[in-house]
Amino acid sequence: MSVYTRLTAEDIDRLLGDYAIGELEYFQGISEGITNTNYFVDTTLGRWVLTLFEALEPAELPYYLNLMDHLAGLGVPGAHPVARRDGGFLSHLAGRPAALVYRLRGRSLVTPDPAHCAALGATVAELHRAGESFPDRQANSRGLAWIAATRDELADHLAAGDKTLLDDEIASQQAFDYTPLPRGVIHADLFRDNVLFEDRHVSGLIDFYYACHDHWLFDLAVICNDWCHQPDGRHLPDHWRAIVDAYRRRRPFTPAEVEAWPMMLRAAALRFWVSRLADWHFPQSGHDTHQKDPQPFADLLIAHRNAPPRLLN
Ligand SMILES: Nc1ncnc2c1ncn2[C@@H]1O[C@H](COP(=O)(O)OP(=O)(O)O)[C@@H](O)[C@H]1O
Ligand SMILES: N[C@@H](CCOP(=O)(O)O)C(=O)O
Repeated sequence: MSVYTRLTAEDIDRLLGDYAIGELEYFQGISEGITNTNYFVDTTLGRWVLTLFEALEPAELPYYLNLMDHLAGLGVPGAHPVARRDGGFLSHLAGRPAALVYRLRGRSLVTPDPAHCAALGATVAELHRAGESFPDRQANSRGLAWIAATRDELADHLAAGDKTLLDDEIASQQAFDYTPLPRGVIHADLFRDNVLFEDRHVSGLIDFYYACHDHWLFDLAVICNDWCHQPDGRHLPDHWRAIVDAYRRRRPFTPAEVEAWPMMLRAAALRFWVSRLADWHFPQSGHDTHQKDPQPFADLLIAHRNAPPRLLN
């Protein structure tokens, strides 16, 4: 988990009364994840995942749950919310907003190969295309304004070199003109642990709770940083080529995207460096929580400022 909120069988029984998905057979906290509390829940009628939202407010949740429902309806493999008996997706449990989604088959991969990457590239293009008919628009909650505000909160905790790098990168990002780039629905957190595979097929994308309306290219930069770099920072060109070739067959890049690519890679590294720094210095309290090391993203940011991998070969 992170499991921040502990539940009893009675809590879950009470919740299940609002759904037509059978009786509780088994439940277990999930140790992966950072922000929310998640439980696997098996009932007499199927397998589900229960999320208790630890940071999002109830008013923020319909965007995500409706988006997940929209994408699933258009065939994008992903977490699909379960409707309550009253038709809504949002519940409340243990003082938290909560939702049940269908449990997807498959598992996430630590070391995907280029065939997995090709499957991912195709799925992300489908996600971006399917998002075009989603009517709601939501700004990126982890955009530059959030990064700049978080920088101020972190200032006293940072070494001088990190502070200089952070300030310089924020200024460079603020000065760059991203307006010519196409935008739409993005997932915004497509790390390896948010993509489940069965064999070499994507069985589902999960964790849509940073999804927003922003540059499509940002999703690809997040993916390139996580899927196509070794732990020591070395680029994996075959992995990247597989993702890009599958993606651009379904949505070709614009010249502005090709030009903006080095800055977008930096933007994606910056975003996760800062969020990991914030999780590190201001941890949420919980029973079984984990944090991710910020340093690899500082290193990656420096590498991209010196010699970013190309979008196209
Ligand atoms: N719909 C789902 N089907 C199967 N497993 C899921 C599903 N949603 C979440 N999980 C499991 O729960 C873990 C944590 O979920 P995640 O959404 O990443 O949590 P967090 O929001 O805290 O990051 C995932 O790594 C995965 O193992
Ligand atoms: N993928 C991010 C973590 C985002 O938080 P989560 O709660 O969605 O797991 C990272 O690796 O830093």
